[in-house]
Amino acid sequence: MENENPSPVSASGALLKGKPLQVVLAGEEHQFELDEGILETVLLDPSIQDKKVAIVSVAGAFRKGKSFLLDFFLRYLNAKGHPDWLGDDESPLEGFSWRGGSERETTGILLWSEPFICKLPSGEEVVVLLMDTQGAFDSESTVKDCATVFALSTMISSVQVFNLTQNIQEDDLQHLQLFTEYGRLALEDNDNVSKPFQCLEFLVRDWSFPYEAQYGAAGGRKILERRLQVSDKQHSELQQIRRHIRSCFKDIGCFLMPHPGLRVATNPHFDGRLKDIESDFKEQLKVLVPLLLDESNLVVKEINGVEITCRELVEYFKATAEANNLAAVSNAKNLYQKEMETVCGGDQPYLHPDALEREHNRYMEKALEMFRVARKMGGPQFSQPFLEQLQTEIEQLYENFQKHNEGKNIFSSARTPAVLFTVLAIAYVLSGLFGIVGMESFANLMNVVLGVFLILLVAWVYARYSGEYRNVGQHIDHVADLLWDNALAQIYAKMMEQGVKHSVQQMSQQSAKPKKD
Ligand SMILES: Nc1nc2c(ncn2[C@@H]2O[C@H](COP(=O)(O)OP(=O)(O)OP(=O)(O)O)[C@@H](O)[C@H]2O)c(=O)[nH]1
Ligand SMILES: [Mg+2]
Repeated sequence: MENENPSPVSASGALLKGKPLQVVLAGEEHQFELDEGILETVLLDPSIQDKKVAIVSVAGAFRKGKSFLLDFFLRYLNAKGHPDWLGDDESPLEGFSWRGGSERETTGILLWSEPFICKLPSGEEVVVLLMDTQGAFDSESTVKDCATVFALSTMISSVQVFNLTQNIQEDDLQHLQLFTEYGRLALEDNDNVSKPFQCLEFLVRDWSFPYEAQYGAAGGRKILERRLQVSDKQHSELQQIRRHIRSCFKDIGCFLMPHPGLRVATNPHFDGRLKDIESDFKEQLKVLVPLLLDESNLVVKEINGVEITCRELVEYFKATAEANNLAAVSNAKNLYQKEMETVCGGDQPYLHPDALEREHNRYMEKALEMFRVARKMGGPQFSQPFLEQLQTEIEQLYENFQKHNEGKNIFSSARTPAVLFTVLAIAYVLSGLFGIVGMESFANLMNVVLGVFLILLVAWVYARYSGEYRNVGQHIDHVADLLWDNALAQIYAKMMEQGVKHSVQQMSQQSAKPKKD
């Protein structure tokens, strides 16, 4: 069933040109690598590079028939509107490699090499690309791998088919939330006008309750409404997941597929012939595939509400795969936090608010610059909301740093009463001295200073311990700081210097004395 022949004859009789191309490779070290060369050969073909593009991707858990389904998409596109596109009973199903068994098949992200050109109702030609993805939750991938593949394919596609089996379960929604977390950031500053992703189609395979909700889109809508309903009775976490999902996608649909029959699911020799597939399944395929790929239903890929061409898609794909805005935001934020930590972190002493602001401005500029120069997805227009997001996050961090710094100030402000006491003591002594030598006016001046500083001290104590008039307390701190920085600190320093000199002199005199014994 491996697709060894790149040009097999499809069931509808037309030649199935092209082959699957690995555009994103999954490395052994859990890293993903974009093959730019391959991407460019497909998308920069002169016949398509300036045409708008629609990309349909299928993603979800591994071993659930994703590649198998995509091969029917290929048949449909290849038949170019032929009503018998599903083909004859005897042709094996070919295209993206699919197979039975329990071990994973598809890895990374694949694109079909042949772009299909379709005409929109407006008459404009659009290129349709199909994308197959690595199944999630196989035993070799980490959660981050799954999230990366899902997020990447969701960001790049205009329609993401979320392939599920049997039902839409709560854990499916949780995974969807986790995998679309990248979109959340784009959302936050976008006042919800432009949602980060376009269409999401829940595709429930092996639906076994047609008596409850019939196969197809109508039944799907019914189930989807139930699953995504938000009610006050729900736990807030459940409500939040549902809101998040709705807020990420412009359009959400659901389709219920019947079981394809036991031969498809369990026969190791099944090679995709229609004769082995249950007719219910084939009937619904005839509904599902045109629903996604008929010319009137195609969804052109948009970035920030602007439709893009194949050439723009190359740039977008490159930037998305190499580094995304989210990573750039978090790196820049980390830089800011680390730098600020060194100037006013937990073990750093109190910093004057003005100095703190200077440092904040300096490092914010550094972080924003780091974000600006980082390679990001979709150009400046797409990055703008991320940049604003970074700014708000930095402002929040700054607020916390300020509060933290202020907290330290309470301890360091033991300096304030010390300064006030010192001034009081000096004024008291001077007033006495001036009185003795008969300089009454100077003595009175010192008494005024004494009075003023006594009031300041009382006011400061009141403000500090009552918690009221905090700004008065801060002003007094400020005055004390000024006095300390401009006068007392120097006096203390001088005194210390004198003290040190004196003791050094004494020590050297002692050591110079001849020893008695
Ligand atoms: N039960 C069931 N089996 C299906 C369905 N469609 C395809 N299969 C079978 O599922 C098996 C896996 O098909 P693939 O298309 O390779 O699955 P996949 O999701 O691409 O798997 P990975 O590439 O490993 O992620 C094959 O044996 C198919 O015959 C379906 O709707 N229901
Ligand atoms: Mg597959």
